[in-house]
Amino acid sequence: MIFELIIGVLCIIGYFYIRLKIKWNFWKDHNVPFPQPEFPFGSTPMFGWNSFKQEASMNDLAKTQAMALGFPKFYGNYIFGAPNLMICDPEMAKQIMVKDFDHFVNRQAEDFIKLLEGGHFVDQVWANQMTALQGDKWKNTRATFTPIFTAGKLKGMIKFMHEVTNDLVKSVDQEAKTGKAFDLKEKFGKFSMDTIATCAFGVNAKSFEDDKSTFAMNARAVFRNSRWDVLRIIMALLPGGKEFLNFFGSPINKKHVTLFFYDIIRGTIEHRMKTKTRRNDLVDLMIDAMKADTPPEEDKDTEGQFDQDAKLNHKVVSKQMDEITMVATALVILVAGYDTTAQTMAITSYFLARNPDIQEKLYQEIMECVGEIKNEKGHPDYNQIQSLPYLDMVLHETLRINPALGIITRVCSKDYLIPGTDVLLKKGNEVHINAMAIHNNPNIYPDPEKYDPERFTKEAKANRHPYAFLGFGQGPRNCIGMRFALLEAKLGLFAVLWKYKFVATTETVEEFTLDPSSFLSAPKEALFVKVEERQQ
Ligand code: HEM
Repeated sequence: MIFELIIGVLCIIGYFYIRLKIKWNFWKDHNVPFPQPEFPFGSTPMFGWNSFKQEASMNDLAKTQAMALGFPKFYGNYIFGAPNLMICDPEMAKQIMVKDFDHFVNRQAEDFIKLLEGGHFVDQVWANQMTALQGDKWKNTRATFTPIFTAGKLKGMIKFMHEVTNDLVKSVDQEAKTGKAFDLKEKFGKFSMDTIATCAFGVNAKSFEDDKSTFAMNARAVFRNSRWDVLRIIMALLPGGKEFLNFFGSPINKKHVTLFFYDIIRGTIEHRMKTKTRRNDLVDLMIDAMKADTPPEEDKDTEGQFDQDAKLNHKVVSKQMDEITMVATALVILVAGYDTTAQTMAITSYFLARNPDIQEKLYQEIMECVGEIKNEKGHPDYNQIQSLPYLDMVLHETLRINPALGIITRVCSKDYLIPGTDVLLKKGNEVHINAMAIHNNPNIYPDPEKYDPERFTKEAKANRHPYAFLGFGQGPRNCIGMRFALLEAKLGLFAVLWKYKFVATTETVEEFTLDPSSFLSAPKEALFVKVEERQQ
């Protein structure tokens, strides 16, 4: 209690300290639109006050801010006193994410990463995650690990995904037999968890057998921020705050959850190296990737603009990594891959239940493919699953309406004059690409609230700016796991939709709202539907 009281007092001091730092007129002086200031952190409801109040999700705020300002190309707000640019225009997004990438290699503010580095051991693990790494260290890590997600490597991993689809279908079959509605978020959470656990760590997380498996409970805890979690972050940003927390043995990040995964990952890596056993899963591929003599593999699936723009011209200096970087990289696969994929699958299935005509069209496509499957278990191979355009369109439309990350951040690492303006961003200023604004702009996507996969036909995409879709980010710092995620989601949905139909019931919400306590875009309500077995 006393501890919390001291933190409360420090936060009040910090509030006034931050207020003094805010350069209130920065955007006004540059004639850049900005939302009305909101108590207490200036006009920046994204982090700070709103995260603490937990009233609206970041995606909702990003969307409503851009709507209120009439979808400008860009607008400004403030983050802890520093001007932050919000980009709502695809061409400007391309400028930042690709053309001027040199100025925007980093995702998080240097000050924040410095807070994590050199502090509590748990915070050092988080500072070494690919999502957080900076500059050359990030380039080295990214270039070293990119080859583990090539089409060739994914083909080798597909058998593990097939095993988990068997468990998923068994579980869906039980739901069909009871005829009761069940929560899609829970079902696909288990699927995603078990897929990552087996592909990345060689662990059977047994989520379908045991609802409360320790692995699952800990993985879920990574994504849920209590007020105390937010308070620690705010506290750490204040002068002396980190030292205060560390003095009491408290890291800024979640301690028990981090240590749980750290132990699993380190144990697996040690075991593999000692016993020289191989599964060809992500852990093995990571160990391979770090061997100096591994020749770079040519990836034939990278002709599209997305992949071209993602190319990172960087010569890896040394592949030798310390233990923390290795474990942190494995941990990020779980952190970045679990909830994102689970939510995408759950929301897709919800939309299919709500739109029976779309589900029917997808079913027809799947049934055509089923006729070509040769193995008796009915598992599509890599090429078969990739040859289903409508399934791909459906997933992309889900991510348009509900991108897992509605705001994609970059930090300016050298001064940058925004093209066509007199706005000079200084080193350390943040830039947020407002994917929610771009995805909901009626001039780009007419009738944006409507779920309509036809927006992602080849022709429709060719008629739009390529950066009008930001579901997986763009440029050299885009989502490294995109192909893994799409493969997993397609296999899971294929396996279920072939035999069962998602049906909305009275328990199915008309619309879902987003959970403000999750930094990812996740429905707050349960997504209840029932399944009916199809007559084959
Ligand atoms: C549907 C599922 C997924 C979605 C929607 C998604 C989306 C994203 C987005 C929007 C970013 C930021 C990109 C940017 O800043 O330009 C990102 C980064 C990242 N994602 Fe994913 N992701 C998904 C699944 C996965 C999976 C399965 C993995 C790992 C196997 C993964 C690993 C990562 C990593 C490591 C980064 C940081 C990359 C870097 O900083 O270099 N993601 N993801």
